[in-house]
Amino acid sequence: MTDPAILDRLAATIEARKSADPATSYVARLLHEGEDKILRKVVEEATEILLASKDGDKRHIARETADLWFHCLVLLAHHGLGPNDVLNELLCREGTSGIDEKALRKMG
Ligand SMILES: N=c1c2ncn([C@@H]3O[C@H](COP(=O)(O)OP(=O)(O)OP(=O)(O)O)[C@@H](O)[C@H]3O)c2ncn1[C@@H]1O[C@H](COP(=O)(O)O)[C@@H](O)[C@H]1O
Repeated sequence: MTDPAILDRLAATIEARKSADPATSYVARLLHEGEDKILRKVVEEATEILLASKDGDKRHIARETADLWFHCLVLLAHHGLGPNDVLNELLCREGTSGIDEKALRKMG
């Protein structure tokens, strides 16, 4: 059973971890270590998706994508952003073909 509200709940947990103890919270530790550490984790998780994809193991791909989404949420929180900022961006793009968008960009 899927529950799209998990993104909002997770974002709220991450926000709350801004004042938590890095000794007891992974998110608090990441936020405490700062942007470079969070960025390293995002890149690391993206690489792990690459390996999972090449393995072709669907469960593994889903797990690594969850790791990437989670670390992206931490990065967004670091910048004072949340999942709704990304979802709104996707909503704005809905129905616009990437090919059309690229052509419009080239026209200036
Ligand atoms: N969704 C996640 C989640 N996904 C992945 N991870 C952690 O992300 C880490 C990434 O995996 P790695 O193998 O790269 O970990 P690692 O080598 O130990 O990491 P580093 O030493 O490089 O930092 C692991 O420690 C995972 O447990 C997560 N940690 C927390 N959450 C959520 O965040 C909430 C708050 O977590 P805490 O702040 O720890 O309470 C949790 O209740 C969960 O809902």
